[in-house]
Amino acid sequence: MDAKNIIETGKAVLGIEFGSTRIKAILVAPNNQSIAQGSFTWENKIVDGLWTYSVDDIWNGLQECYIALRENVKSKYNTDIKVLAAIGISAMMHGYMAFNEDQKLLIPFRTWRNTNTVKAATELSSLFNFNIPLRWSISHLYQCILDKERHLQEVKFITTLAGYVHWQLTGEKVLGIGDASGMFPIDSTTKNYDAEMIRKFEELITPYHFSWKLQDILPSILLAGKSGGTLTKEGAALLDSSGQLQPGCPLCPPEGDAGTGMVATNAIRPRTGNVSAGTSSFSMIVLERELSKAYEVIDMVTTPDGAPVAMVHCNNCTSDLNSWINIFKEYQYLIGAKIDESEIYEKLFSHALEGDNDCGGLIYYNYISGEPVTGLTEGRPLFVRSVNDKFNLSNFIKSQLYATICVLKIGNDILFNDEKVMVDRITAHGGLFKTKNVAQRFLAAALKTPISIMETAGEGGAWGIALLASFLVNKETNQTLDEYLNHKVFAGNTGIEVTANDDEINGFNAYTENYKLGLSIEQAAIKFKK
Ligand SMILES: Nc1ncnc2c1ncn2[C@@H]1O[C@H](COP(=O)(O)OP(=O)(O)O)[C@@H](O)[C@H]1O
Ligand SMILES: O=C(CO)[C@@H](O)[C@@H](O)COP(=O)(O)O
Repeated sequence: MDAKNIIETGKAVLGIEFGSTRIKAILVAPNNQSIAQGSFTWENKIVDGLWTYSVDDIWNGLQECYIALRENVKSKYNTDIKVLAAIGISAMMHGYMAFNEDQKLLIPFRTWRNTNTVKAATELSSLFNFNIPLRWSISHLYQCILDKERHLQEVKFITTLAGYVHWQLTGEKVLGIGDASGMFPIDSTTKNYDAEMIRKFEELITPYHFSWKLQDILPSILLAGKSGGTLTKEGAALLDSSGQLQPGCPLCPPEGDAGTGMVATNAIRPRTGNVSAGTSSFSMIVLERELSKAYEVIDMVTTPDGAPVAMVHCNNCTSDLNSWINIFKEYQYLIGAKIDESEIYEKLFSHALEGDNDCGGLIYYNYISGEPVTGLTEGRPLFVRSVNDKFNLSNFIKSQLYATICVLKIGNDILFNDEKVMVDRITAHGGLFKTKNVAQRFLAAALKTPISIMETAGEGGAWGIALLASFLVNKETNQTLDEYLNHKVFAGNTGIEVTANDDEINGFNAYTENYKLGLSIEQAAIKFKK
C-alpha cells in the first residue's frame, strides 16, 4: 500500500515530541518508516529568574507543528489526515507542572533547565540514599515546600509536559514508566514508584499538613504496549485547529525524550547505550547490574519497559552554539550573502574537522544556565584563550563543538573508568548530528567508543514515540518491545559507525584537562559578570 493510501485508510501513526528548541511531528507507515514530517521552533524564556514556556506557547506550538505536518502531507500526497491508527506524545522530561482541581496550572511551568532546587535535591538524595537530580519533579515539588510557596495547598495533580499534553488530549492522568522515572524514583521490580521512598517523603512533609498525599497527586504509571486512552473530541480540536482530525484513536503512554531516544536508537537492552544531543545532551546506558553506589552526576532512570538505565545529563549543549550561528548569519546578511541556516551549520561543522585535535589550546564554556555535573548553579558563556594558542576559525568552531559534549565525557568517565560499565553499542541522535560525520566523530573521541548514527538521527525523539504508538497497535500477541524493535523496526540495521583514532582521543583528553583546569575561570565569570 502506498503512503497516500495508508493516510487515507487511517493506518498512519503519529509521533509528536516537544523538544526544548523544536517541536517535531512524524507520521509513520505500519512498517514504521517515516512518511511525513513537520516541526516548529520555539524557545524557553526566563520569567522571574526561572526557565519556562507558557501554556499558550505549548498549545500554539503543538498546533503549528501539526499544521506543518499537514502541509507536508498535502504537498507530498495531495491529501489530508482525517483518521490516525495511533498517536504518541513525548516531551522534555522532569520539571514541575502543578494543577488545581479545575485543571488550572498553579504556577508557570518550571522546566528541567532550572537549578533553583539544590537544597531540595541534596536533602532528598541523602534521605533516599539515591541521587535525586536538580531537575527531577520531586526536587521541584520539595523546593516549593521549602520555599513555602502558597500554591501548594491547592495542588491536585503534578505531571510532566508530555503527561500534561496527553491528559488534555485523552482525559487520562497517566505517564509511561520512563517519564515517570524522571519525576520520582522507580522500583524496577514492582515497576511503580518506589514505595519506601514514597513513605519517607510522606513522613518528611507531615509537619506541613497538606491536604494531599504524594501518591495521590502523581500520574499513574503505564508500561510500553499498554493503552493510554483515546483521543477525545476536545483533544482532536486542540491538536488539529482545522477540525479535520477525527477523535477516537488510541494513544500510547506518554514518554519522556530519554525513553523515546532509547527506542529510536534500539538501545533498550542491557549493554546498549545512546546519546541525545540537542538543546541539552544526555547519555543513557542500559545496565547489566546496579552501580556500586549512588553518584551525584549519574541519574538512574528506566527504559520504557522498566529496565534500569544510568544517565549522564548536561544542561548545556546547542543553545550557545546557536548564538554563534546567528552571528555568522548576521555577518552573511551584512555582506549581502545568501542565508541558508543549515548550510551555515554544515560549512562551519565541516571546517571544524580541519582544526587541531586539542583545538589549539582554545577552551569554550557554553553555559547559558547552571551545569550540575561540573557543580555550577549558574552559567556564563565564556571563550578562553592565551596569546600563544592557535586561534583560527576551525579551532574556534571545534572548541565550540567539543564544549557541547565535554561535560558528557566528564560524567561518562566515571561510569566507564570507575564503575567499569560495559557497552557493546552506542547510538547517537539529536539535531547536533544533522551534519554528518562531525559531532559523531568528536563524540567517538570523547567517549573512546565507536558511535553509530541512524538515518532518522535528526528527528530521533519524534520517531521514537511514533514507534511506541505503533507498538501499541501493530505488535503481535505477547510480543515484547525489544522483539518488536528488533524484528519489525530495525531488522539488523545498526546505522553508520564512526571510530576515533588515538590522536583524536588524546586530543579530546587534552582539551578536557584544559577545560577542567579552566573551570575556576568560569566560576569567576559567574561571580563577577552579572
Ligand atoms: N544542519 C545542522 N547541523 C548540525 N546541527 C544542527 C543543524 N540544524 C540544527 N542543528 C542543531 O540542532 C539543534 C536542535 O536539536 P534537537 O535535537 O531538535 O533539539 P531539541 O530536541 O532540544 O529541541 C539546534 O538547536 C541546532 O543547534
Ligand atoms: O532532562 C532530560 C532528560 O533527562 C531532557 O528531557 C531535557 O534535557 C530536555 O532535552 P532536549 O534538550 O529537549 O532534548
